Amino acid sequence: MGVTPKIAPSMLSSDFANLASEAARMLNDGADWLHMDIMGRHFVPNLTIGVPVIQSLRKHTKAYLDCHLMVTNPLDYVEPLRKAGASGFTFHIETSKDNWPELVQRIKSGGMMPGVALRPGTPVEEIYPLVEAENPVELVLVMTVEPGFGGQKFMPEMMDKVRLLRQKYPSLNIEVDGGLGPSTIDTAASAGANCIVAGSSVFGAPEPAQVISLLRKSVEKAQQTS
Ligand SMILES: O=C(CO)[C@@H](O)[C@H](O)COP(=O)(O)O
Ligand SMILES: [Fe+2]
Repeated sequence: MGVTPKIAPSMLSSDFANLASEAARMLNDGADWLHMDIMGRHFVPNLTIGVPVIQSLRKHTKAYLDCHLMVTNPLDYVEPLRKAGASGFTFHIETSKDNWPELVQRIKSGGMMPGVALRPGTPVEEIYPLVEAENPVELVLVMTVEPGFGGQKFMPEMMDKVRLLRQKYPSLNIEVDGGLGPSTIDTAASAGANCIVAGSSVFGAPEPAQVISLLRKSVEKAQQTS
């Protein structure tokens, strides 16, 4: 498999009042990416952070900011997030069935990595055209909980989607998000996920560095045996 493991702590579980130092702590503990959950109350029943927070954090770190857009109108956020310093821009297919080609093109033109996410109830076949397009997405985020909140239970039945994607697209970045931690990582890694988002399991651990290292080792081991 030609894809690199990426461990992305979800900053949703961090102390928002100390975001810059929480980000520095995660990077020091071995994180590759920082996962930023941008939620608006229409697509999900929660309200979290937006463009000003990304802009503020960017002043304190050069890290890859992996932005997960849980908003109904992601196109409106491409230019503001580019200016704010986002690195990855992952939108939900459920919000963008009609305009994803324009969205992907604008994300790429803005120098960000385009990704597409799907809710647990969305069939994986819906995102094949986005991966096979002339101007494709470079990451697929398979939600392993209903989007909206951290700290939920991992849905192992979502691994069929990950397996299908990995069989079909050996070099695609496949991200899993929701309920990942020491007890669920082997299931996700052996199905073929290489980008791992983890919030409560990392921030809730006495030694986050140990959890990050365990997540990475599980992905590396699965890649060696596949
Ligand atoms: O996008 C989401 C939730 O909608 C996630 O990124 C969560 O923030 C992950 O948190 P844990 O399940 O790992 O606690
Ligand atoms: Fe997320």
